[in-house]
Amino acid sequence: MKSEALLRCHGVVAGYEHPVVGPVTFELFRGEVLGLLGSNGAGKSTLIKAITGHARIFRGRLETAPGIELAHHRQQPVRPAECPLSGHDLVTLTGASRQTPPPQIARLLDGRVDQLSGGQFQILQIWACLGSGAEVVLLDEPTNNLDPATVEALVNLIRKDQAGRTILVVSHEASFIDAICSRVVSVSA
Ligand SMILES: Nc1ncnc2c1ncn2[C@@H]1O[C@H](COP(=O)(O)OP(=O)(O)OP(=O)(O)O)[C@@H](O)[C@H]1O
Repeated sequence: MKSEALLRCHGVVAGYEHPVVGPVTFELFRGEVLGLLGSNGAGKSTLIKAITGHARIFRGRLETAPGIELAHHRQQPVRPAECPLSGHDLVTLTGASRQTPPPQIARLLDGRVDQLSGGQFQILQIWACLGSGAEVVLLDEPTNNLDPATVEALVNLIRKDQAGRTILVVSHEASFIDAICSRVVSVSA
């Protein structure tokens, strides 16, 4: 039996003032990890932004299952400058504090978010999304700034601890996509 589609994208053409991507068609089923592949500038991030309402849909239809919550990890997440927000505060805000984080993330929680390295901030942001209660997690280039050991920890997190999560992921790292995705969809302008 086919599982429930949480997201349906039918011939979607999306962009800003003008269209930059599409038409794109796919369904994201509950419990699967689906990869979006495409060259630089193909419009992968724009498609993710169209899903979250931050880019315009010119044609086609985008449907999310009623009542579902989305968590979005941006390609370049904005970090609050000189703000005494701790890692604990951040994961509490997204609801991720209700789950036990893996050790690579647990050790980052006591520090201030504005004092983390680029890679430390990246993995903490990913955990803030993955550990939240959102039914669908959108990850845009999650391996940016991550060293190989942290990428491996992220693969394990998605395949083991967070198995069964519904994830739409954009990444240029073919080995990462191969390791976590059950299907991929190509995106082009
Ligand atoms: N806010 C914006 N306003 C107008 N055009 C934009 C905006 N953001 C991106 N674009 C344009 O939309 C096109 C697609 O960009 P997008 O970031 O979606 O591609 P991408 O596939 O995610 O690229 P990459 O793999 O390089 O991250 C590019 O030509 C880009 O210049």
